[in-house]
Amino acid sequence: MTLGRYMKSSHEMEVKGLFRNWRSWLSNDRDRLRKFVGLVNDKHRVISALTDDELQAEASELRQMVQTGGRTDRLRVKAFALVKEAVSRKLGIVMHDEQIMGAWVMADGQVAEMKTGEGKTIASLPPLFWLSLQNQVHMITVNDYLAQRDYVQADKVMAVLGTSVGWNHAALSGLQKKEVYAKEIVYGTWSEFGFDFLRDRMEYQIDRRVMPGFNYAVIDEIDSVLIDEAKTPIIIAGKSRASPDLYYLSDKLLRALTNRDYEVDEETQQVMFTEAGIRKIEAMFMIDNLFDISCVTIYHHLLQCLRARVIMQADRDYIVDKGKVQIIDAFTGRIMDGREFSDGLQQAIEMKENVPLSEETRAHASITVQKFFSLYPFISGMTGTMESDKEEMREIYGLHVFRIPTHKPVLRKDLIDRVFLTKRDKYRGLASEVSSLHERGIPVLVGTTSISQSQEIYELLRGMSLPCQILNAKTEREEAEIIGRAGRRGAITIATNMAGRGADIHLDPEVISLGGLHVLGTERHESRRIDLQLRGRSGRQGLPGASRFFISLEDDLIRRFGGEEAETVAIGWRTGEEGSSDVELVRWVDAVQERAERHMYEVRLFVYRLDCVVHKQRQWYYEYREKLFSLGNVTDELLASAKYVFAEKVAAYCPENDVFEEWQTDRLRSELGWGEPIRLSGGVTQQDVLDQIKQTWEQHWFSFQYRLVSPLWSEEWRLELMKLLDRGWLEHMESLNALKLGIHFRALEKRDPLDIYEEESFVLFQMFERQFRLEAGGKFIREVLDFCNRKLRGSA
Ligand SMILES: Nc1ncnc2c1ncn2[C@@H]1O[C@H](COP(=O)(O)OP(=O)(O)OP(=O)(O)O)[C@@H](O)[C@H]1O
Repeated sequence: MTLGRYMKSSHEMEVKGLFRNWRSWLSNDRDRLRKFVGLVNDKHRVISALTDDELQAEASELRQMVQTGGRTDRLRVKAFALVKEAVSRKLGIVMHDEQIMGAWVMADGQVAEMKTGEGKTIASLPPLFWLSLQNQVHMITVNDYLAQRDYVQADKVMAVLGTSVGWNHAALSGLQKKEVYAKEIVYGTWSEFGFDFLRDRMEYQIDRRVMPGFNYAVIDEIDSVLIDEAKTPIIIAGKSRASPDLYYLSDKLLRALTNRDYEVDEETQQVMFTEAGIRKIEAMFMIDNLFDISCVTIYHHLLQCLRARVIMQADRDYIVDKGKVQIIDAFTGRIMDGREFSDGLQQAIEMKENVPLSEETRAHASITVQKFFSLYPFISGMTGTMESDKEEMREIYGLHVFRIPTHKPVLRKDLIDRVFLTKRDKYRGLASEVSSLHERGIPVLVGTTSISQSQEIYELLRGMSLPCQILNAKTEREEAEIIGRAGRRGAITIATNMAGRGADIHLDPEVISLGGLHVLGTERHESRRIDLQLRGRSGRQGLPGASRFFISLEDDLIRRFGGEEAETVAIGWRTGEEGSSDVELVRWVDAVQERAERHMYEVRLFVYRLDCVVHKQRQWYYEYREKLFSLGNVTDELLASAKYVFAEKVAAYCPENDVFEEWQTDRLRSELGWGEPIRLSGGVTQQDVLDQIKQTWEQHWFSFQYRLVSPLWSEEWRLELMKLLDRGWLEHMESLNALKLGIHFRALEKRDPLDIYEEESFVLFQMFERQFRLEAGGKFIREVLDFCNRKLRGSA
């Protein structure tokens, strides 16, 4: 157990080329793809004449060939043709050539970029089948709704080919999970797979683990999973009681503060107290210095309560439902089941919302999306809207994105934005557009950025006697019906980002002749991709449609990232309330959005780099834990720990640079529980003391081993070591977290915060490792010595 190989290594190196599986993408040009599509179609013509039984027999023969090493393009062509036929038989859909192209790219371990509505769900089936012939595949979706929907469809198709499909979700018991993980293809969200991985690592019995291992992952909406989720790691949390008094006091104090007592950095969404605020707090808590180490807890609670009050908004960041605060995912508009705000923010919000305080979470284990997917030797995926993040995919994940042409030309008209001075003008402009489209019978989808905004617009339109329906996290149960109605003549649907990936709006035939669905966005998102997702609800599968965004200079995006230019634009505003579609102005809005994207990218990179530092430590922890599992017995580990303790204690109480008369041998003996005297005489060295101890120790150990060491004894110690290790790791994670939270406030040191983090987390890790050794070794030594002392007494 040495740390040497986990010593610091530059995080820069980690950032590039995380995955090994991208091959020469240049060779994957369209001509090559078209050639394979032709071969698949030829094979398909032959296969389509087979009976269902013959189809299954072909599939099983193929499986055998692949499993005995055959992975040629010829076999892949056959696998694809079989899926094409199964899709046609079970779903009544003939796969387009473009879908086969996308499928081929995915089977190659790359990313297929296929426009929204092109039928990616079905395009993923051939690579899933092909890869499942070789080993288990995890199909990663962005949410549970899509996991379930796509699993049901895949199960129908794969049944024809004798391939088993499962759906992994939070409601399953350990036993049920094991059954699901026995399937050849498993659907689920990354966080569900991630939680299983973390939980498995924390088990004390190996047969309670559910996940068999990592082979292939195909990721739907790969940019959303790998990029949007990259800001927040998943955390397995244990519970500990929150300190309600401190939250209560902090919250009460904050009510007495004015906005001169704190500052909010709009761009980073960080909060801090001003000098005046700090003085007030110090007076109220009767403390001299809020930044003293003894006030860390108070300061932490105050900051979280301030964040809860000034940054976090109900019906945007969270909802309060039946006395519970639940997180809303900003990218999907959905409730994040089973997740809570961490580091006391959850409790601070509960205090603000006046609902019962939940137990505070203590992170037991956590992992970021980047590190999680680096566990798979192979990943590939698909996306509709990669545009802005291609670089990041290549930089961080080493994945190449291949654009697939659309099956039919895209007929949707993406109209130029209309920019307004105020939010009020914007809403008025939007309402009149909705009303005029509605009069012409054209269905409208209004995309909003939060639940509260969706409600505001709903009220506004209802006030104008326009019939409308609303889709947000609060109406999630009716999602399928709402989407089912959204493509009807004259329908008006107001939705949050829930009307993004997966919302497949079918149009009534008469609507097609009216020009299809019109999508109106009420605000640009921090990422262009999310806007494109919204636009992509219309103009699917070559149908007509239109989209337009309504922007105001009071929008969050402009306020946060528009800088001083936004004020200049507002001052020079010449257009009236009707809004402007001036090309220069819209270009400026584009530039503001790009600034936001860059900022978010930097945040993600920072989180990732911080995690790279911790990852080496986590690897050490997991590997050591695995080693404890796999050892025949743990005696050697215990003896090594005992040796470590002797060396540490002797060095502490018999320091080389002190004369031996100064040595504290009595303390040394009492700390070790050592019965025998330690002989000291002129010329004695530290090594002599150590040798004396070791010699006697070996005799004790010999008699203990002879009498007491058994498989059962070893098992008990295995469990004990794991528990000591886990407890130490938990404390270490908490120290790391505190270090991370404080890192932004270390700007005065004028050093890269990442370097500070790397250095200090390494010191913390050494402390954790040392502490573990001392505890384990100390306990073991005491057990042996106690036995020997009792035996001596007994024989005396
Ligand atoms: N070859 C095909 N022929 C006809 N319809 C198809 C075909 N492939 C898929 N579809 C249908 O097209 C619609 C869109 O499919 P799907 O939702 O998979 O698209 P998508 O590319 O994933 O879109 P988004 O990115 O917006 O979620 C679905 O109703 C699906 O059944």
